[in-house]
Order: sequence, then structure tokens, then C-alpha cells
Amino acid sequence: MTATIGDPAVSVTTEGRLKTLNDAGFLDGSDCVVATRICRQIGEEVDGDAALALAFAVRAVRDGSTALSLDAVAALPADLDDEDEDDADLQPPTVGETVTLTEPGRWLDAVRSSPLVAEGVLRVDLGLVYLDRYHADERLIADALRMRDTASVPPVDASVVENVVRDRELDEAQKAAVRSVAERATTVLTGGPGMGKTYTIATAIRALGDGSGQTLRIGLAAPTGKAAARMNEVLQDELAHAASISPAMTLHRMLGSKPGNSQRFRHDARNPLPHDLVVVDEASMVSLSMMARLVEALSPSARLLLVGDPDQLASVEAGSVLADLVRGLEPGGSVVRLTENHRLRDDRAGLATAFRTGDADAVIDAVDTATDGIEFIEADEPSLAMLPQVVEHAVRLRELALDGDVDAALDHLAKLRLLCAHRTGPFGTRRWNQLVERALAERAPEVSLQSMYIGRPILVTRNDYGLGVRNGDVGVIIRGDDGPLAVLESASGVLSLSPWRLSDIETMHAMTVHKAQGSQAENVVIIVPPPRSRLLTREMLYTAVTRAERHLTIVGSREAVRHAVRATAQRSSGLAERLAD
Ligand SMILES: Nc1ncnc2c1ncn2[C@@H]1O[C@H](COP(=O)(O)OP(=O)(O)OP(=O)(O)O)[C@@H](O)[C@H]1O
Repeated sequence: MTATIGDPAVSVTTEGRLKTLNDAGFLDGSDCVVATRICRQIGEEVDGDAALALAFAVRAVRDGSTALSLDAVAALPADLDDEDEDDADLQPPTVGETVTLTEPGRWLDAVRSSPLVAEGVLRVDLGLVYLDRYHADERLIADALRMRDTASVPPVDASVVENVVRDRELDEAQKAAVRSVAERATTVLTGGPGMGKTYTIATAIRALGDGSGQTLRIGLAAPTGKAAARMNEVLQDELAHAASISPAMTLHRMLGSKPGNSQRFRHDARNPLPHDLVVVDEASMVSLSMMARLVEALSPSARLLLVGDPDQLASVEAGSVLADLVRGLEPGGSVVRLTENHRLRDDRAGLATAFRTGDADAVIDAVDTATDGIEFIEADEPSLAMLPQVVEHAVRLRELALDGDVDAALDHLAKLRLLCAHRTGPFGTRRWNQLVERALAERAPEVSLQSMYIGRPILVTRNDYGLGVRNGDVGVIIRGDDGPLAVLESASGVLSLSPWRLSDIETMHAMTVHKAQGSQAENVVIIVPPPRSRLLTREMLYTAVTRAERHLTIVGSREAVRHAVRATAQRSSGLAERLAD
């Protein structure tokens, strides 16, 4: 294989085990090119054990881990493309069955004594192999949070805090969370949907403000624009009450992103954030590197409140930071778990709880005994079962869009969300979008001819501050007086603009579960992929089922649902261990 990255003159030929593993789908071209090129540059043997560890460390980061456990390499399955349906029912081979691997203990020793470690490309720590950058970020987070634990934050009047706690209707865990924010430098608050996380944030802000007797500078942030907008909606009373809180923004924005540099921000250890309290919502979506940039930018006297649901899918980039922080900080008492449901009082609350316990029988039982709010459709071919309903929704959306009725079209859009784990392949969003568009085109041929056809539901995939749209905003193309008009639910209300001004959008007859994180819809339909899918994990299915506000339809097999509950996403990291040290 010859693959080229960056400078076309730098062409790299992969050899030996790397080539075999690349051909068999265990490593992709970029894993091999990076490993081969670095090894050549520093005089490391290209077919050696250290080179192999480097290639798998690059793959591990692509898979969301921040470190590689050599013990796990032999059992790794091929990283097959979603589209690949050949031999789908055969058990895929593993790395250990494809090439000869050195025993993990000796392999780790070989890495430790290799030039790759001497030159600082790889780090061996806690029995794991790290790419240097992820090792540095893990250590930075652990050191910063441990130091913050011992550092003193300005005291607040506990009796005033107790008055606020008494005045509000709070469950015991919520009370503990408010007290923790008042007493500690760092608090991690976890809970599923409707467990009162946002309500607790509001109370903690009030208690801290009243208890400190001065005007506190409070920064509210979330990893995505959509989540920040939601924070603003829910916390608007608090925002109005305290003059010192500015509206929630993305973490990137709070830290002061520098154009053209995604790794460095205006606020860092030398130029800390001005806030006395920083609150980050939807923290499960924060990557390792973003968390590192945040904690290094906190002023020593600032309090930090991280809020999220660690059972949800982790960030798209490497890291499972919230889950790691919960494990690492819980023994020290900085973690408060909310467990009482204040919103969902029906079958879906029971289902969410069953998911969190990881008991597949309990999940199936919750689905089977549900009387209201959950439907389970057993189908090997989901499109046969669900397409009529999804097309009916799309046809109605188009009618409202043709009428130019903005509010009705946006309301209708929010009524149904079809979620898939995959983008591509037979269970992916792309196929569903095509199926729905084909059905629409049978009624209205222009749907297949025009990219901005009337009734096209759209999802924004990148923030555009100039236009006022954010990654995750949804909308629809409607008929305007002078041609098609994109109408979007944005942070500042409904936005109408020419659709051609939007450069980063996708069609949204179906949406990936990843993209749906942080948002909800009245009725949610989940297409559960078959058990062989790499993306079928408990976190994925839990995230999907908790998106439904009123009704949930799960389409797939019982076997796949059971499989998902048992398959927790495995992301290797040493962060929890470092924090617990
Ligand atoms: N202790 C409580 N007693 C009564 N109602 C409560 C209590 N805590 C929260 N609520 C109410 O329950 C609802 C859900 O709370 P909240 O929005 O804070 O949950 P959440 O965990 O942030 O949910 P999500 O993750 O879905 O946004 C809200 O209407 C809130 O006012």
C-alpha cells in the first residue's frame, strides 16, 4: 500500500505486519502512514513491536480512547466500513488471528525501551501506551483538579446557603449538590434526563450568589451551541435575577478560540478566565483536550460545576472525561448523583433506569410491559416497518412548507425524529434520507432535481456566528415570496434566510444519535442496528431512548437490544486512576 499525507512528496510505503493489518481492515491507511513515517524519521524498525504499538495507539484515539491497552489488541475486531455487508453474519477475525503478536508484557517492555519513547512520541504509563499529547492532557487534568481540591475557594455563608436550600423544593441529592458547590472547588453533578440537573444549577447559582454577599462573575458554557442555547432557555429566570451572569456560550467561545488554531485559546494558565464560578452543562460531550484547556484556564479561586449524564455517548473526539471524572472523584466526595425523576413519570423513566443498571433483562422487561409511551417493533428490515410513517411525516412537512407556514412547519418538524446509529450502510441515516426523498419524489419530481426542495428538513453541522446559526440547529426549507427560504430554530428565535447562505447543512429525514445528543423531540423512532454493529452500545441506545419527550418507538431485534445493553463502549484512559491516586 502506498499512502500519502500532507506534502505529496512524502510518500510512505507500509510493510510487514502493518500492511497485513491494513489490508485486513484492522488499521486504516492513516494509522499506518503516521506510524511508518515517524519510525523512519527517528530510526525505529518499521515492522517492530514499537511501530505496531504506535499504529494501534493512533487507531485507539480514532476509536475514542486516550490510551492503548496492549492486552486488548489481540481481541480487536476489524474496523470494517459501515457499508461493508459482505459476510455480515460471519464472526469477523481478530488481530491475534491475523498476525503474530508479542506477549503484552514483553511488548510493553519493547515499547518502553524504544526510541519512540526516548523521543517523546509515545509514553508508557499506568501500563498503557499513550500518544504524548493525550498523556499530557490526562496528567494536566488530574493535576489541576487535585490541586484545586486543596486550594481554598472564597468561603460563603453556609446559613444563607441553607436558607436558599430550604426555600426551594429540592430532593436530598439536589440539596447535597447545592451544598457541594458552596463548599468545594469542584463539583460533578450527574443525572439522567428530567432529574433536575438544570434546576439544581439554578439553585446553586442563587445560593452561591446570596451566600457570598457579593456580585459573583458566573460563566455558563456547554460543548455545543445547541446545548448552550438550551441552557439559556431553562436558566432565563436566573439570568434575569443576577446581573453578573452572561448568557451561556460554547466552551470554545468562553475560552476565546483563536482563528486557525483549534488547540490554543485566549484564556489559559497565564490569562485565566475571570469567573468565580464556571458551570459546564452536557459535560459528557466534552473531549479530553477541551477539558484540559478548561481546567488550565480556571482561576485558582474559581469554583467549577460540571453537569451531565455519564451514561450517554461520550464526545466525538477522544475521551470519556465525565465518566472518568465520576469514577476518579467519587471517592473524594465531589460527585453528586441525582436519581429521582421529576419529569418523566411514565414507562420511559423505568426504561432509562433499566439501561443505567446495565441489566438486559430489565431493559427488555421495561419495553415489554410498557403500556404507554414505548412501542417495540421487531423487524429485521426496519424500512418496511417504519417507512410509511416516516414518509407520511415528510409529506405533511412538505405541505406546510409549500403553504409557507413557518410555525406550523417547525412544529411539525419537532414532532418526529428518526434516529440511526450509523451514517452509512443499510441501517444508516444516508439510506433513510434517500428512501424518504425517493418516496417524496414519486409525488413531486422536483424533490429529486432540486437540492433546496420545499419541505427539506435540514440540520446545521457547523456554527456560523455571522449568520447566527449553530451546529445542531434544525429547520426546514419553505416556500418564500422570492423563492425557497430556510427557516431555523436558532438560539435567538426563528431565523429566515436564503438557504444558499448555509454552507454546512445536512438533510434530516433521519439523524444520527450522536447528532441528536443534547436535543429532544416529541416522538422518537430508533433504528437499532444488528448485533454485529460496532456502534451498537449501551451508551448509544440509552442516548437515543432518552431523546423522546412523549413517545418512543424502538425498531430492531430483541437480540440487538440485549447486545447493546451488554456492550458498553470501551474507551481506554488512565484519567480515573490518576484522579483517585
Ligand atoms: N425537586 C424538584 N421538585 C419538583 N420539581 C422539580 C424538582 N427538580 C426539578 N424539577 C422540575 O423537573 C423538571 C426537570 O428538571 P430539569 O429541567 O432541571 O432536569 P434536567 O436534569 O436538567 O433534564 P434534562 O437533562 O432533560 O434537561 C423541571 O420542570 C423542573 O422544574
